[in-house]
Amino acid sequence: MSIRPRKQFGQHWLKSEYALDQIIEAAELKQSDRILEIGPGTGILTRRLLKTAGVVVAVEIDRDLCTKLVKTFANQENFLLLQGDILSLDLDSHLTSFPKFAHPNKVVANIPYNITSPILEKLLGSVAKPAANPYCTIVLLIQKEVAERLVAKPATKAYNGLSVKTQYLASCEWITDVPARAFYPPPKVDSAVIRLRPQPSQETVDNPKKLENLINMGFANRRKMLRNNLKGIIDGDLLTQILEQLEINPHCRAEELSLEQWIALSSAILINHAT
Ligand SMILES: C[S@@+](CC[C@H](N)C(=O)[O-])C[C@H]1O[C@@H](n2cnc3c(N)ncnc32)[C@H](O)[C@@H]1O
Repeated sequence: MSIRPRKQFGQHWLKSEYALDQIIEAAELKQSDRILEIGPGTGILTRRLLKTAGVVVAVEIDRDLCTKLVKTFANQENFLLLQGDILSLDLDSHLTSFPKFAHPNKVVANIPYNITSPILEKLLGSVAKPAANPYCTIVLLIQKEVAERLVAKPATKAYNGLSVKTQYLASCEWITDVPARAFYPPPKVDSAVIRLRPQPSQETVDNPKKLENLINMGFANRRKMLRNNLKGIIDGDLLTQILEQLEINPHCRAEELSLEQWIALSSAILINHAT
């Protein structure tokens, strides 16, 4: 590989054809698709995307890579490269000057692992404020441990606050494992491809901000019972009563509650219950 990877930007070049095939297949690309790729790197995934999708907008932070990418894809009319930080870049306003690339409908990317959570929040929004115009499909290659959390079921080791909050915002599917040896240089951990399909939650939520606070507080200390983690906002006896009404074990821990139970609990705890 001619371009030396930079650690500061989480650069690990994907070299597995199998992983690339899986990413492309999971994205279910069509000619009408407008793709956002985060971190095109040397362009290995970009090349595949350009073959099948309508247009590709790529955001790359590394100036030297951008210089190379511009040369590599000089003749591609369906490719737009933006140099910048995906976390701070205002994509919509940049794309107003390039109507052909405006409003990407899918995200497909092998992202830098150190900024996975902020990227997820940028793409999905938060429980309190979901993204206004969500992407229809998001296919990401991420650290395996995080991928496990995104798809985790209640009462399993991987299930945590990130699981509940992400599953509230999107359906999360496991696509495939990607071992560390599939990259150059190999990262210290294994990876996985996941597919997210953002969706409005099925349940009606009276106050999403309250739900988000409840999940954050509930998972604050994993070893404590939910009742103890929520002491700061609701009296223990009252919470026990509410949990019993919802047919939830009053001695449960946060990781035992399903998304539907978190939503039911949030609705049952009135603001004026707070101590
Ligand atoms: C794991 S590499 C993937 C590169 C390439 N897509 C591949 O699959 O081989 C992550 C890429 O994201 C870029 N990157 C890192 N931080 C970024 C940020 N904040 N905004 C945009 N790109 C970023 C890196 O420079 C690198 O090209």
